[in-house]
Amino acid sequence: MLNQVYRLVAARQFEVQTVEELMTPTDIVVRPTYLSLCHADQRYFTGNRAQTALRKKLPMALIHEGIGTVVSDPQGDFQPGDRVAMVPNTPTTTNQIVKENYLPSSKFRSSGYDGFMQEYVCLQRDRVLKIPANFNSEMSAFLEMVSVGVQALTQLKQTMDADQRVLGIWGDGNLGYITATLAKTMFADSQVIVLGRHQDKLDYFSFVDATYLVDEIPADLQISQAVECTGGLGSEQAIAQIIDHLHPMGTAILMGVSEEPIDINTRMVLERGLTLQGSSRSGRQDFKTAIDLLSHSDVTRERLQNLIGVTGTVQTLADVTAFFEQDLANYWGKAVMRWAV
Ligand SMILES: NC(=O)C1=CN([C@@H]2O[C@H](COP(=O)(O)OP(=O)(O)OC[C@H]3O[C@@H](n4cnc5c(N)ncnc54)[C@H](OP(=O)(O)O)[C@@H]3O)[C@@H](O)[C@H]2O)C=CC1
Ligand SMILES: O=C(CO)[C@H](O)[C@H](O)COP(=O)(O)O
Ligand SMILES: [Zn+2]
Repeated sequence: MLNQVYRLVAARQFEVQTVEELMTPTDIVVRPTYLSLCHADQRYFTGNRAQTALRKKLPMALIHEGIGTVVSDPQGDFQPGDRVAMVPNTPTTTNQIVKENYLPSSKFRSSGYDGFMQEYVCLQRDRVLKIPANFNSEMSAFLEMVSVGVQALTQLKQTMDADQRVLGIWGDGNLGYITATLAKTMFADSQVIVLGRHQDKLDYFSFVDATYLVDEIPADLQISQAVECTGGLGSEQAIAQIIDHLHPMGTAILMGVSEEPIDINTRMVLERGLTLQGSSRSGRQDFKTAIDLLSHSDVTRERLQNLIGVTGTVQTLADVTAFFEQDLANYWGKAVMRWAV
């Protein structure tokens, strides 16, 4: 099958390329409909990655958050027109111990492999999940980020000690908001506290138990477990504060991506017996858990809908470039484009 793939060829420059798709007889073809932007895409769009990474990965179609409608399923499990979530991680092997999203052999879309900015996306059949009819499409477009939050909180549950009293989430942006929303159901008995840099962003977290500006944290605040959702150099300050406020033997899940290595006060990590655990991306099971969790909780879906920020329809590559620029200037929420290119 010939396909039109919309690839980033250099910073702020997209090009359409025609590609011969090598499909297996069981692959499912999906027409993307709503695509959501991630920080990782913006780092490629703006060229804010090391030259070696850009040389290795471009040209490449961006976007790893999105939904679409099924065009064809050779096995008939899905009907044409079914609305589905697309899982961007594509494993090439299985492993008894290592999860699919941590296997170096897995291919992750929009990080070295073509993302969803395509006319049609051809997916292995276990990379497609049906979206319930009562899910809003724009919210569903960022289900991948919700699945990333599920992965992080699942890892936290597996690693942490028995103290669940107070969960501290550093970061008042998209990932912090999604993680806090999920924490209210996945850690229903815990006090959820969000720590951020902007009061007007923290105001959106009205459903959590407390919020603090990071320069006004009470010295005696004690956190049982922590999640870092900041990124960039902000991660360094956040991890330093987590180390200061985390209870002895607590666990911190780290999710923010930093382009440059950052300093961590390991002396205090040792002294307090802390566990720092990385969490990156997600797999099919996290998508499934996310969809199940949202199906059973109207309030969680409604809270996530409040994260829809910039929206618009894109029909040309000029529209796509303008949409990425609009997102860069946006202060709050996820940018979701209706894909009509
Ligand atoms: N591990 C994974 O799988 C994933 C990781 N990410 C990464 O997570 C990070 C956050 O993404 P996203 O939420 O979309 O980004 P946002 O920019 O929406 O949110 C980050 C927020 O954290 C604030 N912040 C910065 N430093 C601190 C700090 N020390 N303490 C508290 N808050 C702080 C920022 O403020 P200000 O703007 O003023 O700096 C900003 O408001 C990015 O690095 C992204 O790449 C995203 C998706 C998946
Ligand atoms: O956003 C993410 C997952 O949703 C990851 O942070 C992203 O995949 C990291 O990729 P890269 O190494 O290309 O920056
Ligand atoms: Zn992402």
